[in-house]
Amino acid sequence: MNCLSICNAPNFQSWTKMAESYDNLTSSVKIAMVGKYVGLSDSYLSVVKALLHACVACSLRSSVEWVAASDLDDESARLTPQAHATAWETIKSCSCILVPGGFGDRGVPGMILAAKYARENKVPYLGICLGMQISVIEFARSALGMERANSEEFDPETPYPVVIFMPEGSRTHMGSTMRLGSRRTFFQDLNCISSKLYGNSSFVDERHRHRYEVNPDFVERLESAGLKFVGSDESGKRMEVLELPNHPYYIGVQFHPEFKSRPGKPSALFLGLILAATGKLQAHLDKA
Ligand SMILES: NC(=O)CC[C@H](N)C(=O)O
Repeated sequence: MNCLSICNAPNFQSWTKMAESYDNLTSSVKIAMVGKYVGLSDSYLSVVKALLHACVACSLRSSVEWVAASDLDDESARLTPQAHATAWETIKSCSCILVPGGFGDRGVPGMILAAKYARENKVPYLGICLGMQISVIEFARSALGMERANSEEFDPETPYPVVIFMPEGSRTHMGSTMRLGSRRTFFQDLNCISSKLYGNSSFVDERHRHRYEVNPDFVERLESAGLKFVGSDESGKRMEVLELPNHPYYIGVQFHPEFKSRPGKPSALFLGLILAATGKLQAHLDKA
């Protein structure tokens, strides 16, 4: 069969235009990516691509600065002071900070310090899955004085288990203990940055990949100290999105927005991060 005669010639026009305009970009934005596997940048490929999609939408080149979380902590200050100093210099030279997803406790103290730095210095921050759990641990320790607050994943004996194992027990999503795949998040208050970025939507479907979650028993105390949980699942018990009011952009999400980001259709929260990093978020929200 002669397939060529029934196929239209592929139309690469919009791709070519996008690639050409990217090649001509001169300004860039520096993003600190604080993770465990920074030697293996492919581990975070979808996050890197989502950053690229958001940067292109803002006519910027994406400049990802890799920071090994373990270089940021106090132990590194003692044992590898040069690496520690360089890691902090890198963080401070960036316009925003991203803590991506991850498993296991390596690098967690450094990620907590990065989240604290972003919160206190009003540097735009996006915490994805583990990155959201990190911001909850950091906030509980700093704002509520719960010094040993932790996730049960990292310290099963913690007196303040602000992040706990919460299996789903769903009839429709069988399998192991991992909460996987698309789930709906409902925004509690449409007046939050995340809902506005998602086009003033009252809900959003994003993909998940986690076992631990914010402990609902601590939500009230965390909120009374200023953290806002603006999105949750349909039961209202699983916290999906947090924001810090009075901060230019401090957002944590239990889901992985990077998985649905596409060239020409960047993820709303990555776009928000880059807009905030370049001082353009408010203008964007005002237009929406
Ligand atoms: N994908 C992730 O970041 C997972 C976070 C955490 N380790 C959990 O299992 O909940």
